[in-house]
Formats: sequence, structure tokens, C-alpha cells
Amino acid sequence: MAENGCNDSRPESPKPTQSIDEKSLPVDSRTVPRDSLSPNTSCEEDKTPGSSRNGEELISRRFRLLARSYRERTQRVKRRFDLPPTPSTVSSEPEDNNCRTAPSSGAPSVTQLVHTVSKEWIPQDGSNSPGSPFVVEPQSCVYISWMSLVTASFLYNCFVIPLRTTFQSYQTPENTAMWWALDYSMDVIYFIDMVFVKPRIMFLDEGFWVKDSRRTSINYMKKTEFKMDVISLIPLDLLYFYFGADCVILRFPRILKVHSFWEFFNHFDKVSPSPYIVRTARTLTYMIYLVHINACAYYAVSLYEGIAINHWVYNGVGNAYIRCFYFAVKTATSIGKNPRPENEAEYLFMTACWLTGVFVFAILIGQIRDIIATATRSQTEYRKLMDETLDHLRKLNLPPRTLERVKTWFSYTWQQQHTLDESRVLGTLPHKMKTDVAIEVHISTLNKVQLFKDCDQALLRELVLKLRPVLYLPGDYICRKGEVGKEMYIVKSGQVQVVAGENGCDVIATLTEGSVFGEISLLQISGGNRRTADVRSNGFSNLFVLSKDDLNEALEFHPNAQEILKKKAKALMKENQAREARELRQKIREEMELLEKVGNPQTPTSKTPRLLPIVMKVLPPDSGPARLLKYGSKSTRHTKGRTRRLYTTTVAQTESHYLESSGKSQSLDFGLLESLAKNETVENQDPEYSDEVLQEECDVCKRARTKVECDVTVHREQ
Ligand SMILES: Nc1ncnc2c1ncn2[C@@H]1O[C@@H]2COP(=O)(O)O[C@H]2[C@H]1O
Repeated sequence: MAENGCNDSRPESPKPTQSIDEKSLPVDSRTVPRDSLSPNTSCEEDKTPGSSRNGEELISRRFRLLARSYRERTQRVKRRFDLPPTPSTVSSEPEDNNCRTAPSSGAPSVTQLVHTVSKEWIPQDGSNSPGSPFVVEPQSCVYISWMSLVTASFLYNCFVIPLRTTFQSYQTPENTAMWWALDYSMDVIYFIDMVFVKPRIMFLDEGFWVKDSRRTSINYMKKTEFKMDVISLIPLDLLYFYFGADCVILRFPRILKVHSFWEFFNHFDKVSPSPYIVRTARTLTYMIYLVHINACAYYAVSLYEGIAINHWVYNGVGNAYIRCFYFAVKTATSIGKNPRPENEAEYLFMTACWLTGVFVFAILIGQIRDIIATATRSQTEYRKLMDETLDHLRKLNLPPRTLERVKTWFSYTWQQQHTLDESRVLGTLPHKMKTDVAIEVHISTLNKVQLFKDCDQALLRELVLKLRPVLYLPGDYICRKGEVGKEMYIVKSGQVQVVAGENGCDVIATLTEGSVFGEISLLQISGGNRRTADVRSNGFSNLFVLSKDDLNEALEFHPNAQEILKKKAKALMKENQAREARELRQKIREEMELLEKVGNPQTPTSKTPRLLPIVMKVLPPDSGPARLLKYGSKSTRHTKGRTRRLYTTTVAQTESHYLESSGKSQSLDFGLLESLAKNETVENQDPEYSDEVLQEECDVCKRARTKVECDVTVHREQ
């Protein structure tokens, strides 16, 4: 019997139902009412006359249910995907960026990367808060400008209310109309601020900017600010009708809008290019206000006791406010000679003034000192460091030129970066934010780096933080041929030259912004870790340095990028070898032509060759080749009735000397020349040489031999 009394003869539970594992169902399918899925239902239905009893209908109904629950689930997931990213992911989860900016087309470019970052900085709207055109962003210029107006109104009330309350000379029936006009203008500003502006300030809710004006109003009304705003606008001045128009103290609640003053300075501090000036202005306002209150209080006490009644009170001479303000400054700062108090009230007053002076003023003045010290701290540190370094170098008795170079480095670096250690400045930022900032800062350079064009985004993010800016002065050698390579470089600005020759007189290549160099030795492409060329700074050059360890660490997880780098470095090597061989051939050709002309004066072209004076200038005067060119040949030979001067053996030496003295690193190989002369097979025994280079040299030697028609007998001793 079935559990619910269903007949055993009832068609068997259909297969698909059994195959659906309940746990594997989406949440919804599991929350579908039990009775709609359970056999009970079918059992009930079985009993209903006219209802379908066959299993097919049951199966199709269950499939329909299943399909509906899947549909619902899909929609739910879709809705979740449609949610904008929260600002906390702003700083760039790389995975996120991939999703949003690089759909399928491989590695995104540097520009894409930066674009992604900067796009993410824009505040996102919450999905559940439809945007309203009338909401205001708290950091926007419009809002800060408005806040400056509200702050001005607040300061007006702050200063004018105590002034008119105590110095009655400023509150006369003649000027009442003017004061009222000003007072109510300020009240209008307060009112607009409370009713139209503050309720429309966007705010962050669970990481989303809420732009719905209804929600922004509710948010404002929940704050203490709102209550203070309401209290500050209480129209106590209606009591003027009772107390008279000169009872300005009734406007006292207007001073309670002090939070607007703080808010304005906080926002302005964040957006101002010189926050130190903003902070100093705020502290100075506090100080002046305290003195103002003090002056008003002094006048009030004087008035209470009687003007000029004794030596301490205001004597009624001159402008009352200016004299009282002067007295307040003197007592608060304890600078001048204060009149001696003559009764208890005066003693109490003076004590209060001094206490304010000692504590409040000391704190405020200290604050100003701190603000100024912070503003100039990095400059002070830079000066200190420079002085220390130069002092130390002077003690080492270094030549003035070196000191001058160090000084130039300091001042140029400061001028360029306004810090000597950029990484320390950015050190406090979270890692991802630091990466974003670094990419933003270095974007223009990275955009020009061909090497990074094909690298994937993750590698770039990893590398960018490891770049260390370095400055080189004009003529500085950044690396020397043969040194062990420990760093590679990217030109940020300026120019560097890849040079050859003894004094670096041959400029092989000039590298500008975005060029990369120093990678050959780092990746050991030339077979070793030695630099393959000298690189010199031509002018002031700002470079990024990437250490070998950092590069390797980054490349370890990016084998593709490593391949790209290697390929590029190999291409450079090949190019170098081909160029060197080409240059060598060219030089030999020129030399041979020159020697032919000098060595065979009988030929029509045997006048002094044009190149000879130049060669003579280039060669050291006492060198073999110079002597040879100056004093003629070593031997003569008579062939077919012609006298020919032969340089058979000295050609090779001349060649060698000449190449050496002109800064060429490669000269003719004597051994090779000899082997060729003897028609021996030449074998490559030097692992430093590729077969290609050896073949080049053989060709050169062969040509040298043929050119001077020498039956080469190399006498090393000559
Ligand atoms: N012909 C060339 N053109 C441009 N750069 C070069 C050339 N030859 C060498 N370099 C660079 O100069 C660098 C010197 O140090 P590395 O050998 O490590 O890597 C070298 C290359 O990056």
C-alpha cells in the first residue's frame, strides 16, 4: 500500500522525478510547495474524476515546475550581475577589470588599463536609488561654493551679534534698517540651505552613492545638523516687538550653525591645492574670534562698572571697539603691560583672559606652527639631507666638480619630483590603490614602452610598483660594457645613448621616452650576464629602474611575457652583431683603399689620399701605423718592371693599430690571418663567437689579403 492510501496499481513514479536529485536543484525548486511535487497531489488528482491520471502529464507538470524555478533563478542571478560594483572594488581587482574591460581580445593595452582604473573612481549610483537631477555631490565645487556663502553668513552672525549686543554705539535707530536688511539676508541663506540644499546632499549607503532625493532628505533629517539648523532659525527676533529692536541677543541661536563652518573648511581642505593655507585660515579665524569676544566682554564689564571709573576699565577715549580689541590682544597674548585690576570682578576677568591666553592661544599658535612645519617638512628634510651629504663629501676632500654634480643631482631631483623618495610618500596607501596611482602617474611613459604592448595586464600591474625613478646627469654612464647587469631601465624623460669606442665617440643608438635597455644582460641573452654596450645619459635623464630580482619575480608567473622579452632582446643582439660586422667591413674597406693609395704612389691615384690627413690626426703620433704612414714602407719589390711598396706583414698590424686607436674593439685576428694564408681550416674554438661572426672575420681577412696582394707571411715579431 502506498503511504497515503493510494492504490498500488497507480502508475509507477515516473523516471525523471527519480533522476532529479533534490540537493542539486536550484533553491527555488526546493522551495516549491511540497504538495505540488509530491505524489500526494497526483494521488488526490487521481481521485478527481475527469483529471488526467497518466504519468506523462505528471512528468510534464514537473518539468514545467522545474523550468519555472530555473527561470526564476536565472533572473535573480542576472539581477545580481546588473548591480554596479561597489567603490571598495574601485581600486581594481584585476579579475574584475578583466570582466569589464577586456572581454575576449587578449591582454588589454596600458591605456585600457588606466581607463579602467579612472572609470572606477567615478562614484557609482546604487541600483536601488533612482538618480535625481537635483541632488548635490558633497565634494562638488557647486556645493563648496554654496557652503562658503553659508559660512560667510554664519561668521557675520558670530561677529555682529556680540558686537551689537555690547557696543551699543553700533546699534542705533539710524542703522537699524541696514542691520535688519543684512540680518534677514543671512536668514534667507540659512533657510535655503536647510530647506533646499542640505536635504539633497548625496550620501554613501553600504558603499553606494544614494541619489534619490527622498532618501537624501530622510538622511539629513536624521542628523543632529538638521536639529541645529532648525534651532538656529528659530525666529526669536519676533520678540523685538516686546523687548525692542536693539535687543540683538535674541538672534543668538544663529550662532548654532557652527557645523556649517566646520563642514566648509573640511571640504575645502580636501579640494584645495594648498590645504595648509585653509587650515591656517581656520585657526586664525578662531584666534580673531576669541579676541573679538574678549574685547566685547571687556567693554561690557567696563560699561557695567562705569566707563573711566578707574584705571582698569575702558576710559572712553578713541574708538571703543579698537581700544577694547587692543586690550584683548594684550591680555590674551600676555605681550604688553596690562592695567592692574582694582576689584574682584576685574581680577576674575583678567584671570579668565590669561587662562584663555595660556591654554587656548598656546594651542592655536602651536597649531599654526604645526601647519607651517607640515607644509614645509619635505623641503626641510630635503635641505637637511643635501647639507649632510655635501658636508660629508667636503670632509672627504672630493674635487669641487664632484660636489657640484651632487648638488646638481639634488636640486634637479627636487625640482622634478618634489621628493627624494617617492615610494615613501605613497607608502601608506593600500597596495591596490598604490598600483592605480602608479599607473596613473606613469601612464604616459608606459604607453610608449613597446615592450609592454604585448604584455598582459597583470604583469604590468606587478611591474609598475617596482619601478624606481632615478635621475642621471649629462654625461653620466648608466652602464658600462662588460659590467654585470643587475638592473634594466626604462627612459621616462630625456635621452640616453648606446655608445661604443674608447671615449664613447660612436653613438650606436639614441633612446628616448619609453625605450627599454639593459635587458640583454639581465635575461642573459648574450650567453652571460655582462653588459653588451655602454649607455650614457645625454642631458638630464629620468629613468625607471627595475631590478633583476623584481623582474624575475614578476616573470616567474608570466612565462609568455618572459618569452616576449627574450625574443626582443635576441633581435637586438642580432641587430648589434650585424651592425658591428657591417661597420668592421666598412672600416677595413676604407683602410684598404687608403693603404692602396699610399702604398702605390706609381698609380695614377697615388697622390696623397684625401683621408690620409684625417687618419694621421686620429692616430697617436708615435704609434706604428702613424710612423708607417709618415715615413713610408718597409720594403719594396720589383714585379713586372714596376716598383711596388708592400705592406704585407705590416698591413695586419696597421689594421690592428688603427682599429684600436680609433676605438674599435675588434681588430684583424693575426692567427686567423695566418691560418688563412696557409690555407688551413679554421675552426671556431671560442664559445664567445658565433659561427656567423667567425665567418665574417674570415671574409674580412681574406679580402684584406687579396686587396694588398700580399702573400701573407705573418711575422709576429715585426
Ligand atoms: N644597438 C642597440 N640599440 C639599442 N639598444 C642597445 C643596442 N645595443 C645594446 N643596447 C642596449 O644597451 C644595453 C647595455 O646593457 P645590456 O647588454 O644589458 O642591454 C643592452 C641593450 O638594452
